Amino acid sequence: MAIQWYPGHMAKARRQVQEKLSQIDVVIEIVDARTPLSSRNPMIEELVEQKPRLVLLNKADLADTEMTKRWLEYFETEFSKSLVIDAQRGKGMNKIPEAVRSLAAPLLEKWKRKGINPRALRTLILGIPNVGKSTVINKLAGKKIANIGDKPGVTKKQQWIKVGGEMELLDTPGILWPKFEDEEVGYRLALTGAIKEEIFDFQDTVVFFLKFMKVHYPQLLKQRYDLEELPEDVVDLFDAVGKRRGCLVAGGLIDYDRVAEIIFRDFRHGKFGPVTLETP
Ligand SMILES: Nc1nc2c(ncn2[C@@H]2O[C@H](COP(=O)(O)OP(=O)(O)OP(=O)(O)O)[C@@H](O)[C@H]2O)c(=O)[nH]1
Repeated sequence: MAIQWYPGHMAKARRQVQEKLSQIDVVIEIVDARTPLSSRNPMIEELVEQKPRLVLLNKADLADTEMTKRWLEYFETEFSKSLVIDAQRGKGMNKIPEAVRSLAAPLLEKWKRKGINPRALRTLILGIPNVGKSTVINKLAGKKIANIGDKPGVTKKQQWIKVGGEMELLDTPGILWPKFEDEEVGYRLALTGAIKEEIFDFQDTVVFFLKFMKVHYPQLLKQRYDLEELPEDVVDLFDAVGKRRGCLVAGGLIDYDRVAEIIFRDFRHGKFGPVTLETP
């Protein structure tokens, strides 16, 4: 089953962002370090256009450190300035104001030339649901301002927030795809919590995950389910995990729905250890 989603608030969110962009000096785009490309909104290039942009690779604590280094290089060369952060623990976040200032250097220079008194730099946080926008805002503000939820779509209203004397932040709702053109993007977003559980198929998502893990992190998979070998076939792998976890139904058959759910939750709860779901 393909994962598809056509959220009604899409056009509205896009319009709201467009309206606000005219007041923005620097855009802060948050992506999920475990899946940095899939967690970008394809519309972002078109929306943000020529604005200076800082990309934050968030949830670095859950991602593979080596891969995060490679992704950082990728973003720095391909797009714009990039930082690795763990917003939940506030790691790497003290570098944000300075990065924003350096991105706004041409603007600050222009103000100086024209004799304009510098004002706080206005920034906008953009990102798909659940990448940690509210967490970043609260950490930068030093108090609770934005709602944090483990479910997508918690950020509802837009508001300005002062960060020291030099920076202001606008909280906006995350923007999502009108549809997922690439099925694998959908699976990665399902695994990292960017899309609602009701709209995707656990089994398909977990099949994708297991195939990926077999190639990239076989050891973590073996460790988690105490398997000496990983079977070639993904169904056999489901069987092996199912037996380990006692997911049996009448007749000794494996309850695949339960197995899928267990594996899915294990990933969600970081039980495999740091994992990055795509390579640069
Ligand atoms: N492990 C980890 N969890 C994080 C980090 N940043 C945010 N989270 C968690 O990710 C979930 C989503 O965070 P939010 O800040 O609500 O994300 P959001 O982008 O504002 O989400 P929406 O309101 O749905 O658009 C919450 O459970 C956070 O605690 C991080 O760096 N590491």
